[in-house]
Formats: sequence, C-alpha cells, structure tokens
Amino acid sequence: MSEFDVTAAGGGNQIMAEPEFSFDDAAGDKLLKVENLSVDFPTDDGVVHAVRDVSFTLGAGEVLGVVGESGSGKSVSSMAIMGLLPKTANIGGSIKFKGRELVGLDYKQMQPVRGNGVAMIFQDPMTSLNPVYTVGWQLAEAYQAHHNVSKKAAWAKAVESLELVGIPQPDRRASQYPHEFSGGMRQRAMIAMAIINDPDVIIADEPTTALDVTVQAQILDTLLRIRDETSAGIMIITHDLGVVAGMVDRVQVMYGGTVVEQGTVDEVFEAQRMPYTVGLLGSIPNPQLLGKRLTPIKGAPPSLMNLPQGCSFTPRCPLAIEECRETEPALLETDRPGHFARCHRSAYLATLEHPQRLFAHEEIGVVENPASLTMANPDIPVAEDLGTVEARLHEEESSTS
Ligand SMILES: Nc1ncnc2c1ncn2[C@@H]1O[C@H](COP(=O)(O)OP(=O)(O)OP(=O)(O)O)[C@@H](O)[C@H]1O
Repeated sequence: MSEFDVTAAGGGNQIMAEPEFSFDDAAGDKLLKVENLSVDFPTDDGVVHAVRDVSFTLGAGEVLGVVGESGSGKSVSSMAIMGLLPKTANIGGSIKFKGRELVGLDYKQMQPVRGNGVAMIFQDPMTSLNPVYTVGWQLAEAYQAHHNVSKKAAWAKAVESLELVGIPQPDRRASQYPHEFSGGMRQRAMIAMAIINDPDVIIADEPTTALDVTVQAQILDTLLRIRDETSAGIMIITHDLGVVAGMVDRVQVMYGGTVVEQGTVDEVFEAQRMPYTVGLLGSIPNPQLLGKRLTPIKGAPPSLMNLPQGCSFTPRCPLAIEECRETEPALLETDRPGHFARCHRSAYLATLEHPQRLFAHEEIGVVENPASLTMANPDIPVAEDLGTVEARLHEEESSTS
C-alpha cells in the first residue's frame, strides 16, 4: 500500500496531501493487523456506530495502549478481535492474526485462536473466575482445552503459571477458591489464565481499574515481565492515560468510536497533535502535580447514534473552526514522523507553546483523591468560542514570554 493511498484510513473521497496511517510505516511482520475496522449495532432506537475506521498493528513483544473515555469503542474493538461480539453486530474491515482473516469466522472457528493465539484479561476477575471451582482446577481446565495432556500435567502447568505471575506459594494457592484470593491476586490469577496457553497476543481490558495504586503497579509490572519472558504482544485498554505512561511502546487515543491520535508513547506525551489528547492529559492525575488543580474537558462525548457531520470532538474543542464542523478529518501523519492525528487543527496546535492552557479555563478543584476524578464532566457547559480562546491564549503567551 502506498503511503499516499487515499482509501487506507477512511478519508472518503478526499484527496490527501499528507500521508495517511499506513501499515508500511509499521516495521516487520505484525501479529495483529486491524484495518478499517467498523462495528455497528442496529438497535430499536437506531444504529450505534460503536467503532469506525480503526486501523493499527501489534508486533511480538510490543505493548500498545488504547486510551479513551467510556464509550469510545475500546472494548468493542477488542471484543471484535476476540470474536466475542453479539451476532447482531455488523463488522466491517479486516482483522488479521498472523496473516489469517478473523472477520467472518464463527464462534467455533475462532475457538483455536482464542486462548492459544489471542487471550483476554477482563476487568473484573470475579465475573470471569468461577466461584465453585478452585483456581488451579480452572487454570488446568483452560490448559487442557488446548493441550492433550493428563490432569496431573495440567495441574503442574497451572501451578507454574501462578508462579509466573508472582503468586506466592502457588502449590497451596492453586487449591484455593477465588474468594480466598485478594483482589490483586485474583487479577494475577486472570493473567495466569490468559498466559497458560502461551498466547501470541494478550488483550488486557482495564486490568487494574478496580485495584489500589500499589497493586495496579504490581499488575502492570507483571504484564511487562510476561512480555519479556514470552514475547507476547500486549494491548492494554484503559481510560487512564496515566496507566500507559512508562508502560507501553505506542498509544492509540480513541474518541467517538475512532482513533484520533496515534504514536509512540513519548511522542504523544510530548507533543499532542489533537486537542482531545491535550484535554485527556490535563485531566489525569499526575503525581508530580499533586496539590495542583486538574482541568476537565467540558461537555460530553458524542452520541454514537447521532454522530456530528464533521469531527465528533468539535462541540468540546476549543480550537474548532468551520472546517471541523463540516468534514471529518482523516488520520494523517503530522509534522512529526510516525505520529498520526485525525485533526484539521493539528498544524495550528503544533505552534502553541502551552497547549494545556486550551483547557485551563475551568478548574475542578485541588487533587486530594485523584482516583475519584472522572475525565469528562457533562455538567460543565461547553467551551468558549475560538476567538475568545485565541485571544486568551495570545494574552497568556505574551504575559509569560
Ligand atoms: N451490544 C451492543 N448493542 C448496542 N450498543 C453497544 C453494544 N455493545 C456496546 N455498545 C455501545 O458501543 C459503544 C462503545 O462501547 P465500548 O464498550 O467499546 O466503549 P469503551 O470505550 O470500552 O467504554 P468503557 O471504558 O466504559 O468500557 C458504547 O456506546 C456502547 O453503548
């Protein structure tokens, strides 16, 4: 595919002057290649466009962070990869695992891929672990589903996996029931379940949300250790940009069911090229800023049933112009190589010295308990118009220079 292939990232009939996201940019053979994925759910009230035009790759040993607010399409994308969406879902585009097309496979055809090829760690271990069987029994069962081995060998493998995820006394713990495990240990058991069949890809959907900060860090460390030991490609889905810092190689920011910014984690943290990512960064708790004020993104995410005509972030975007209301931008490479943004204003954003000030006009209080803060606050009215924002930025930039 050419760098300038206008059909690659759903740019419609637009003629692109800049390179779009292209798999040519991703070096090497990728385990997972998702191209122009879309998922619609027909409902009585209308069609929910849950995922639109999502493309990304994941290679062996890579860690990809998928970040976005609730309802941005993160989980639906991963359920599509796992073949776990309801039959009513209309899936478009392509999901290739080791070159094999997964879109169109039925539940049974997906069975050998699931667990063995791609495994998933869910948010809430209590809904995934069966309370009436011991943890070891469940792990052994998962192993036997893909390997023709004796019960004894499967049990030994279960104990080995518990050890690998850092559970002390794995022999004894294997004979216990899920309720005898702490929250962090249950999440480790889920990771053990995911890795027992040595998958090539692990999808972790909000793996640390329900855990306290120290245990969160331990679980993330465990995932990185598993990556080092098994070379699995890992996709971490989270609403918290803070979780991906220092953990992932690349980040994909989702908004309104589509990818709005994509790049290496350093790039995205250092030089955002889409105002939504700027807003996300300003609204996450930052340990270095404890005691300082956080700023929320005003307004609410779009209804996926009635998406606006242009960029779906327009109603909340302090930089929106007429073009943003009229045409949805394509995911294009920005001024920084390998860094993509779906934004008409990314070039302008690149010129701002203090982009965080775009969202600095509403403060929601001193951060005492960062975990209690949500990113979007629908009760706060929508942003100032562009003229006011630009005048304010100009004034602020000149007062600090
Ligand atoms: N079976 C379904 N039928 C109709 N709509 C659905 C279905 N499953 C998901 N959706 C909708 O798809 C959209 C995307 O959901 P998704 O769960 O992927 O969001 P998310 O970004 O993972 O959010 P969260 O962080 O809350 O899990 C939501 O608006 C959701 O209501």
